Amino acid sequence: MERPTASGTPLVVRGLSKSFSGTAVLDSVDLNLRAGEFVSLLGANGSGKSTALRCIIGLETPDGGSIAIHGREIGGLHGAERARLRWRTAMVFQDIHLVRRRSALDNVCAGALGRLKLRCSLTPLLFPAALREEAMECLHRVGLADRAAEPVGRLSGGQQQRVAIARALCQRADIVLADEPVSALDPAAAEQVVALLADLAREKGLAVAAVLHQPGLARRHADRIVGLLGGRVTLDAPADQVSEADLDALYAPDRRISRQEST
Ligand SMILES: Nc1ncnc2c1ncn2[C@@H]1O[C@H](COP(=O)(O)OP(=O)(O)OP(=O)(O)O)[C@@H](O)[C@H]1O
Repeated sequence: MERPTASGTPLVVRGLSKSFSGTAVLDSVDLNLRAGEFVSLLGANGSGKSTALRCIIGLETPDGGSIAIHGREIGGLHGAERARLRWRTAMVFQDIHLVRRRSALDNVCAGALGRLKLRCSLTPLLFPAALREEAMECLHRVGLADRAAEPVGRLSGGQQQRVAIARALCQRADIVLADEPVSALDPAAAEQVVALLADLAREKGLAVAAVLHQPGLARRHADRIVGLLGGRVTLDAPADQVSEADLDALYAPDRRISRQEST
């Protein structure tokens, strides 16, 4: 089995498979995420994109295959060691998962709960000053330092998604997986959030993968596009080399077949 060659490939997924009620949803999916790389996952509804990310983050248990984080296969680890490695991966969701009544700063601090001493994590009042400073820096990086004290529920959808990204930074995750992070955002906010994910990959050396339903955004911002069709990876190419025909094959394979047949 292929192993990551160096710290340059923090995530190596091989032969990932998953079925629900006997129906295969992922069929031997391979995925590498390199440090400093922004990958967009594309594919039609139901092609398995979310399930792949959920298996990687540990929200679903795969039926087969391997997931190696920084060269260590997660399936072979247990207890604190497994948890430590898991914390290096953060997930940003479409439906954001922030505590709306809490301030942006408190929400960002929550990214650090996994490494705080228990007594410091019981209430935001006990968060250490150093953590608040780090969270402020994360908010600053996503352009929201001036909204730090505001309850998250008062921020726009795009701003809330940027708070969720700041929380992933405060978690000190070096693998960031985003599942349709911009599906609920208007085009300008979507562009801003996807550009932010791409910038963070390059500037901080994070390995970032985002499920997108906008091929245009993927081509403008991603380094690489990975396409899923019926639970299989059928496309894995540099974003600037992905053609309209490649996208047709991903989203409308039946149309492409009939087009080929008619020519
Ligand atoms: N917990 C589950 N139980 C049963 N079936 C599931 C479960 N989760 C996902 N599925 C099924 O697996 C298939 C793939 O779902 P998944 O959400 O991974 O696709 P997707 O590519 O992310 O789709 P979308 O673009 O619509 O979000 C779908 O047919 C879905 O109904």
